[in-house]
Amino acid sequence: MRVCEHDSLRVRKWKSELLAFLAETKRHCGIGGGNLCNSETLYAAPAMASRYGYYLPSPLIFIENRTRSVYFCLHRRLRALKHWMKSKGFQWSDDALGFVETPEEGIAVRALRELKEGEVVAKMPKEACLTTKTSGAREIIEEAGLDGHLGLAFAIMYERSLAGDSPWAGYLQLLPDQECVPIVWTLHEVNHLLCGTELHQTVQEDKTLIYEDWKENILPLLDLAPSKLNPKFFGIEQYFAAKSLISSRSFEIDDYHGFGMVPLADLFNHKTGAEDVHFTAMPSNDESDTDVDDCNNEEGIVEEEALAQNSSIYMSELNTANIGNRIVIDSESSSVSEDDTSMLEMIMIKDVSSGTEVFNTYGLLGNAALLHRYGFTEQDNSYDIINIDMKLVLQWCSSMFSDRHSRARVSFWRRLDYSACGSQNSEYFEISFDGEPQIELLILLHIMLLPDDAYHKLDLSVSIAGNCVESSGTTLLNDNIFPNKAFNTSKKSMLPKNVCDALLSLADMRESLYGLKSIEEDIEALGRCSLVREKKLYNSLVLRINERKILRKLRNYASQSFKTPNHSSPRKKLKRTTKRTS
Ligand SMILES: C[S@@+](CC[C@H](N)C(=O)[O-])C[C@H]1O[C@@H](n2cnc3c(N)ncnc32)[C@H](O)[C@@H]1O
Repeated sequence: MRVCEHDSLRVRKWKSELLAFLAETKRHCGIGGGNLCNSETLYAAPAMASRYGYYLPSPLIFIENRTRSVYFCLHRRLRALKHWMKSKGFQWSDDALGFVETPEEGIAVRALRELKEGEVVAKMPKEACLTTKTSGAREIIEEAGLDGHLGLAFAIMYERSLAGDSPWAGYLQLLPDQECVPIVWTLHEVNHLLCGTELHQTVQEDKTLIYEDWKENILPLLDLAPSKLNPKFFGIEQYFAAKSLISSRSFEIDDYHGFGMVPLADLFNHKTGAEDVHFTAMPSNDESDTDVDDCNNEEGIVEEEALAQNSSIYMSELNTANIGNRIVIDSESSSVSEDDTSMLEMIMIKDVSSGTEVFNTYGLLGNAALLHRYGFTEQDNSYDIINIDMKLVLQWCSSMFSDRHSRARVSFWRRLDYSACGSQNSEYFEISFDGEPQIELLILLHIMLLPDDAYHKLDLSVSIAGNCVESSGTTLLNDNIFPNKAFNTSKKSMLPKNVCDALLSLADMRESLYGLKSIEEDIEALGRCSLVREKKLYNSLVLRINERKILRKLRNYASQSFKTPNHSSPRKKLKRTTKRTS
């Protein structure tokens, strides 16, 4: 029977029967039962009906069978994981933690009884974690000198290539092929969905660098060890997939193991600033007394920095990176037996009632960082920021002043020891979640807008002060640029009108990077979008909208901060809030 108009009504009816069925399954099978088939069955069944132009005689029988098979398939896979973990010496209590599938977050960990602060809810043997030291590929990795994440990506591909023969088979069978982070999106998706956002350039660069890494380091190994390595498992797609798993689920284990995949610990989902559980470790006996966190941190930073080329997103991730998927060595609250350095632990940091999800934290991260590393966003994320590139500021300058004027004022600003964030090649200014611009940007705009005579006077005073810029230059600057006593650096309030106008222009220029669609259109699109079926679109819209809301706040800030300078009021000295370190 072909699908006709009349049939589409049946598809709708089918869908509503499905929804009722799912609700019913949910009641019977608990949290996982109803939800797990949402994405697969609910949308697949009517689509299949339309595509193939027929209906199964009894949709409900079909759905029921399918739901059962999906449910039991996951159930079987979870059971296999638990069996594997028990055999490898993982410890957790079956009456304390349950694992369920949710359409939005994938697998989640729930409390099956009340959990108390300080309780160790899981222990993971370091030797059972998948690292460059434990993998069967260790020799190849060491001979080839594959460090850090590169080596771990190779280890994951290698163990995957062994399928059932891998000692991690029971773990790998439950891992997704890849995490839906932007590095695995197509270039078209990156350009289309991330255009204008803080992630756009970063992800473009990531993709190029990851490809180069693979070509330089992995590809040659396939020729060197053809008998040991099946190229099917070491291709560029497999490398991107492994990198996505590392970015979303690897942990820093210790100085000896470095980063690795930690089964069980990686089942906990994230909640910003409201986690219930912490991941902890003691340094292994093989290690020196060096601080584990610091050592590994350094290695991670080197690699991540290379990857992100000083991207602001990465810098903010790194700044908060001592929590999240990292080690918290907390000797007071930890009940790891003093000499048991071979185990990692998950410790409750607050009470959790029975039936609720148990969350870890991956750090205090804004949406750009969350999407970048983990492939999801949060609706109201107070760690969001937006950046205004120095290039954009210079573009605004050249629309207002001659090149000579702009160059002289920027170099004067630098001479006063001010700088933006990032490196010389990719400098940017942060706008906070509340829409407040970084003080260095305000000062640069002030200097840029100074009338020539005031500027020359100031330039002369600073030159006379010579090497004493640090002590007297700032005072001179304060006296000349901020004659308004109401200006308060901590509140950054009461700016001259021309600076406010400059901020408004910069907000418009930054906004134009998002393309022709307005924020209202984005909000409407988000309302129509399904997180489960259109994950990439959904998360990129949340990112765009929240960034644009910050620009809106910047505009409000600029409109409300305006005050006509009153040169007769007593002068207030500006105190520097940041200092260049290099
Ligand atoms: C360490 S794993 C957590 C376990 C994972 N849910 C699973 O199915 O195995 C990290 C991944 O879980 C998902 N995730 C974690 N927290 C989330 C959240 N708050 N919202 C949506 N997805 C989340 C993301 O896909 C992320 O990349």
